[in-house]
Amino acid sequence: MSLVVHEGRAALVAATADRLVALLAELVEARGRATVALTGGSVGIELLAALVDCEVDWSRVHVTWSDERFVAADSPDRNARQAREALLDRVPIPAGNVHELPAAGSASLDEAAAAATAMLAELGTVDLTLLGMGPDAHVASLFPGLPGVAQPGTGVIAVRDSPKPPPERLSFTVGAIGASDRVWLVVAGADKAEAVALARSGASPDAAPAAAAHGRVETLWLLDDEAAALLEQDGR
Ligand SMILES: O=C(O)[C@H](O)[C@@H](O)[C@H](O)[C@H](O)COP(=O)(O)O
Repeated sequence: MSLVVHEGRAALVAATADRLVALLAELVEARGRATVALTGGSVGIELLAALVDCEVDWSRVHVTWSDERFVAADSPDRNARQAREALLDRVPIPAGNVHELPAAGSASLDEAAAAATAMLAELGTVDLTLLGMGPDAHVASLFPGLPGVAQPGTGVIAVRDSPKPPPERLSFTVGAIGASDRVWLVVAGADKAEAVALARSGASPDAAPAAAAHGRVETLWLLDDEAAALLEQDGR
């Protein structure tokens, strides 16, 4: 479990964008394709906005989401809409490479979770899952004390009663996150410092879902100095 700390949120976002561009180039060169699960949250969206002018072969990049708010397709709360506005509508990514989780409207939350699970299975290995983390140590829409964090499988689950609005969501399971080759947790701000320390201290996933987020080949915490403030220097 590696850790990189940057001085300030802007530096974290810029350096993570550079790291992501380099990874995408490496994956496209090696395999002709890269698959990334994006995250919602303000840091995740700032990261996407930072990619707009970067050199990426978008025709080779596929994206999906590690979680989604179960709201109408055009709702401003929707992670996919925010990602489209920040990045996807501004770069030449083919529509067929954007694998959104279902929106509310045509199907129930449980049907949407089943459809998203099938879509994820068809997509194949996710090279990188990006995650933000809440001050309660939630990742994707896996919240402390809710049943989602203990749900088995490598698919997408229905989440009800999310303490962060909106209450209905779709989320990767812990197993789906763990089936990704790489997991990057991108976290900024003093309000996250306690949760970062808790998640990295071996807390139970029920108390700190972020503690259960591990990639198959890489788990990388990318923090600003405020989010890292409560870590022991040798824990860095
Ligand atoms: O749907 C969501 O709300 C996000 O996916 C969520 O998990 C987010 O990533 C964290 O809450 C961090 O959010 P910030 O980057 O805004 O702190």
